[in-house]
Amino acid sequence: MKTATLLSVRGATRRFGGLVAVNELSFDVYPGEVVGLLGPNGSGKTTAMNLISGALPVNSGEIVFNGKPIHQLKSHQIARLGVARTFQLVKVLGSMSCTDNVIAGMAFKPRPLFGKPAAARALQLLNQVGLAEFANTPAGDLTYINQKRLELARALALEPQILLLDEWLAGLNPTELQQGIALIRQLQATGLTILMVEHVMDAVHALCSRCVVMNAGTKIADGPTAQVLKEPEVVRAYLGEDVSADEDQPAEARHA
Ligand SMILES: Nc1ncnc2c1ncn2[C@@H]1O[C@H](COP(=O)(O)OP(=O)(O)OP(=O)(O)O)[C@@H](O)[C@H]1O
Repeated sequence: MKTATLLSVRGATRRFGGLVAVNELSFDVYPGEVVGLLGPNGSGKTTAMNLISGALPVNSGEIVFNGKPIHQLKSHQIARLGVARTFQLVKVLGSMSCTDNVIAGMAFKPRPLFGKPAAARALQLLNQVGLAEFANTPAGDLTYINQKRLELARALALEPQILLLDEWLAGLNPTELQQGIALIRQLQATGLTILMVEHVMDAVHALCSRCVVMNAGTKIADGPTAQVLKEPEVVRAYLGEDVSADEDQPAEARHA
């Protein structure tokens, strides 16, 4: 028997005026998977993440999490059910300490923590993402990668069942990228399910067993990573329509 899906996006559609940013998108994520959500710029990936996390309502279709429809819930209600996310543009509370940033994330937990237990848990999470030494540092004083780590710790403070990462690895140098990949691997090893929008193909190969690929709002592929990245339609979407002679070229050639 197939495992029950953790997240099921079913025919989700989102329009902005005349533009269909996400068009009848359907895919499933199973418990413990790390799934890549890929596609060229403007293909609808962040909008899809916004629909799942409740930051934007769907115009039609449904999103089911743990067997429960969530597409009519508010984002804080969805978070409380166990859906956490990071943002493409890092959003930390700059004047607050790292500890307080993480504690702020706990407000949305199913069983919120306060006082000393909250501070202790925050320190554990900061340690997990490599920020223990910055516990009392204002978040605004952190480097870019450390702000990303902090955002991850804050998302983990929710004790999510699924983590939505929106280009969490973007903008890192090669050493930081390897550290970031290792960190996501550690999370995966704890059984956390992850859906990640990512343009860094080394990371996609290293982390994602499966990828869903979008183009112009529509899903064009869904399958094992290596296989999907060789599909002609995926290669064309990344490289443009004029490269039919290069159909064997993998999609990551775009990033060479
Ligand atoms: N709030 C909005 N209002 C109007 N149009 C929007 C809005 N958000 C996104 N769009 C449009 O929807 C389309 C999909 O955008 P989206 O950000 O989801 O793509 P993406 O695949 O995440 O792109 P990128 O890889 O560049 O982040 C784009 O044409 C974008 O301009």
